[in-house]
Amino acid sequence: MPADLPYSPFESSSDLLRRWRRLSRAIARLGAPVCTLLFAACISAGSLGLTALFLKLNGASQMGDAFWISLLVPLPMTLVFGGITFVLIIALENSRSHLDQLAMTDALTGIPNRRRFTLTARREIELAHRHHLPLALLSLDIDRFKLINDAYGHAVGDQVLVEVSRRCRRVLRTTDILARWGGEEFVILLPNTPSDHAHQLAERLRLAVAKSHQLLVQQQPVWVTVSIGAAGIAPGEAATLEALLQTADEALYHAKNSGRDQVFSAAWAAKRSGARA
Ligand SMILES: Nc1nc2c(ncn2[C@@H]2O[C@H](COP(=O)(O)OP(=O)(O)OP(=O)(O)O)[C@@H](O)[C@H]2O)c(=O)[nH]1
Repeated sequence: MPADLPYSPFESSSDLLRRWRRLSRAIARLGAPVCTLLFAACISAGSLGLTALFLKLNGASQMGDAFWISLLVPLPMTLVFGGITFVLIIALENSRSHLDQLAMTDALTGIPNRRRFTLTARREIELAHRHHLPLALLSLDIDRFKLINDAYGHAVGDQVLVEVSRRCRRVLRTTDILARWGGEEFVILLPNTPSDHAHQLAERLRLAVAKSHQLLVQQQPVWVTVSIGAAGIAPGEAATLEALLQTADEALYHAKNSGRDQVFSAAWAAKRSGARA
């Protein structure tokens, strides 16, 4: 698994965009009504000061004039500018959550990207440990993807990635987390899933992709298979995401070396060799 190939649309974005997101996050923390009130207070104070200056320079003839002018000038200004600020802050907040969503999603397949997977998986692993639940992680890699790109072109390769993620999603539960790790590699976190169930599920994923060994992409038949490595933690067992990824990766490497188009499960293999001994 290439550890140095993160995929995020924001890793290449400009500093300006990052600053914009930071500013909008700070505003969001305060909330639109508080920001608007603060802004309106500044506008009121400013326009009151200007009105007072105007009155002083022009020498208001009567106290009544001074009272009405100081009330009528700042009030509409505050309302207009306060309203504009409120609308702008709401628009800013919407664009911020849209940007956050983009930063966590793989642009090609629409599934979570590596960053989102890492955040969610760490939390799920901690929860599994705290509640004594099993958990499994699958590392899925398209076989000989380079040949697909070379034979059909990059656009078809991209469509294959989309179709593989779609097929996987159809097999998985809504609580399972499928993400694109990078390139032609996907990772799947299976909360509350013992290792033998994870192995069976991985087999179903493999068959779902290889079903009739044919994917129709842009009206062209493309033969696709995947290899899957599985790793798991037993109830109460402590593990880090890095350790799980490494074990799943080693299992994937084994599946590739054993001929591809197969599942290799670290826990399942250990159990089998234990039973044989
Ligand atoms: N179309 C397309 N290709 C990609 C993308 N990301 C990575 N690739 C290609 O995926 C290929 C991966 O090739 P390899 O790492 O050699 O692996 P492989 O050909 O799948 O071989 P095995 O994994 O050993 O079965 C490379 O040619 C990359 O250019 C992408 O987003 N779209």
